[in-house]
Amino acid sequence: MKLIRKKFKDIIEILGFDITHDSIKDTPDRVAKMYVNEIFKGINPVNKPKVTVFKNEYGYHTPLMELNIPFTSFCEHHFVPIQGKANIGYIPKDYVIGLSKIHRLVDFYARRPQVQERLTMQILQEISLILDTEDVGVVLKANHSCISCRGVKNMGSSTLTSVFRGKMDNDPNLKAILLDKNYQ
Ligand SMILES: Nc1nc2c(ncn2[C@@H]2O[C@H](COP(=O)(O)OP(=O)(O)OP(=O)(O)O)[C@@H](O)[C@H]2O)c(=O)[nH]1
Ligand SMILES: [Zn+2]
Repeated sequence: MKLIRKKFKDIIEILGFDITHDSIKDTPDRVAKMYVNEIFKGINPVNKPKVTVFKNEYGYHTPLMELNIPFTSFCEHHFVPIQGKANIGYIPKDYVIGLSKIHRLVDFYARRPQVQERLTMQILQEISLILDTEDVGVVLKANHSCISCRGVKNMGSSTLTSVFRGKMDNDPNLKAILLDKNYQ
């Protein structure tokens, strides 16, 4: 945090701002705290959520879909936000996962400089590992600020990524559920 504070102070000064100004003097500190404790907190493995799983005593072996999970990530090319929603589905074997933990895992992998393809795969791999099942699907639909706020400056487009494994890949109806919800 100390190093980021120092470097960000340099950037502010290079841009020609008065670092002693009342409104800006604490900005290097604010940015350092924001990077480490908030928007890039997923870089630190210590912040990985503790995931609770339960024995599947119910014999539930059909899909569970967690839909419209909001996330904010950051484009690793431009360090500006990627904001979107995730739809995640899996077919339980011996264990089920606490629902909120799916949200926490999405947040953990989002809170670092990312590309959407990697974020999609990291979520898939983590859910698969934790639940010991290959029957997982992950769909992300997001808006990239590097497309809307700069560069081509095209507002309103979105980026859809999806990966389906095992039974989630074999059943077009299951895939359609995860994909369709993202178009709402
Ligand atoms: N595949 C992929 N590309 C991304 C993602 N986020 C941003 N990009 C793209 O990364 C590319 C970086 O391209 P560069 O040519 O190096 O950067 P740039 O000159 O700022 O590009 P422009 O955005 O076209 O102005 C751009 O085309 C971005 O749209 C992502 O999640 N996945
Ligand atoms: Zn970008």
